[in-house]
Amino acid sequence: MIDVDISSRLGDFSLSAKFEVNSGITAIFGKSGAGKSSLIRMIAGLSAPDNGRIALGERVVFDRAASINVPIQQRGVGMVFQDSRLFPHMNVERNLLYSQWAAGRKSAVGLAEIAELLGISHLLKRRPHGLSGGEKQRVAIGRALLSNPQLLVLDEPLASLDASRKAEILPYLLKLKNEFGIPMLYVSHSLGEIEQLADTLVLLDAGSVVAHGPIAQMLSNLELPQLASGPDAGSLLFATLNTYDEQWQITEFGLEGQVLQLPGQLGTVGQDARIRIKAKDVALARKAPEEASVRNVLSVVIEGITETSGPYAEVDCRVGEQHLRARLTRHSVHELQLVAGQQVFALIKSVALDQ
Ligand SMILES: Nc1ncnc2c1ncn2[C@@H]1O[C@H](COP(=O)(O)OP(=O)(O)OP(=O)(O)O)[C@@H](O)[C@H]1O
Repeated sequence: MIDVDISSRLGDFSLSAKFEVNSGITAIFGKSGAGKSSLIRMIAGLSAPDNGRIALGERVVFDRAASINVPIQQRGVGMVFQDSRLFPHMNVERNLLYSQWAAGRKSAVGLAEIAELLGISHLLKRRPHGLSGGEKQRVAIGRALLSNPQLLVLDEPLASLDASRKAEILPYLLKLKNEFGIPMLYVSHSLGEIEQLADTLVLLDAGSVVAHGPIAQMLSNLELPQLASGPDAGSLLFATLNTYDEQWQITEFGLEGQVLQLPGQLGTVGQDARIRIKAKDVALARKAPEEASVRNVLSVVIEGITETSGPYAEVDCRVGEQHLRARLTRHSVHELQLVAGQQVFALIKSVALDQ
């Protein structure tokens, strides 16, 4: 558990953050200048807030009233920055070992295991200048892990990478979460990254935490325009891989007693999956369509309809216990006479999947 209740002035900027999050990956999300880096610097111990308290698990690492300010080396926080900050004169192996030495404690997991997990075993004797951006970032993550941290803080670790390098690193971050169970604070501007990784989201705006909570709930909250508007806004649904049909090469996922079909072999039976569906890729129909090419049709119940000042309306639908959002024109909502409480069919045109 990370428990933060702090306030601080940085020049003309005021930062005020109060939230409690459990383990897993917590995304710190907000626009440029919202205060994300300032907040995590204070949690890591790189700077001290004017007031308040920070506890990491059972340990109070900062408490202004009690004059507690545990220095960074003793906070047990591993950090990864946008630029990998590797030592150029040391090879990868020595870079990795450095943090263990600097922290003065041995990691619970050995170098070989971490190198294997991050896919960098073959790079140990190389110097950083010959590595790709993605490889450097994996080494930086390994280095942070070898300090045996109780919390890993990643400040926009993928921001300097192109899309294909990003896609290369994301699975490693998921492996870290699943295999090490180490709590992570993950700062990012990118909603796409956060949707794939995070369990919890802390939303910062102009120096204040405006909301925090489980990721799917935050994304479906239409009162948070920072998350709910924009062309990529949508829903995150948790499903399980049911079967793979070899003949048609279609994978079927179970979602609240209904099914979604996606092309290709997308994992193993029983595996959990995150399904991301953009609101603009969902259409609604009063009757189940017949002879349509759209394969994914879910029976849903309309929870609420929010009309914007423009041509669109956001329709919040419930699928079992989960939420699916559709962005329709206000004209369609009017023509179909859609109202809250009504059972309708959601036609899903496109889906992104993360395991
Ligand atoms: N030491 C400081 N003195 C004065 N102002 C500061 C200081 N540190 C940060 N700020 C200001 O605080 C605000 C928040 O900065 P911060 O770097 O935390 O934002 P951010 O959300 O991480 O932004 P970005 O996504 O662009 O990295 C900015 O306006 C910045 O100029």
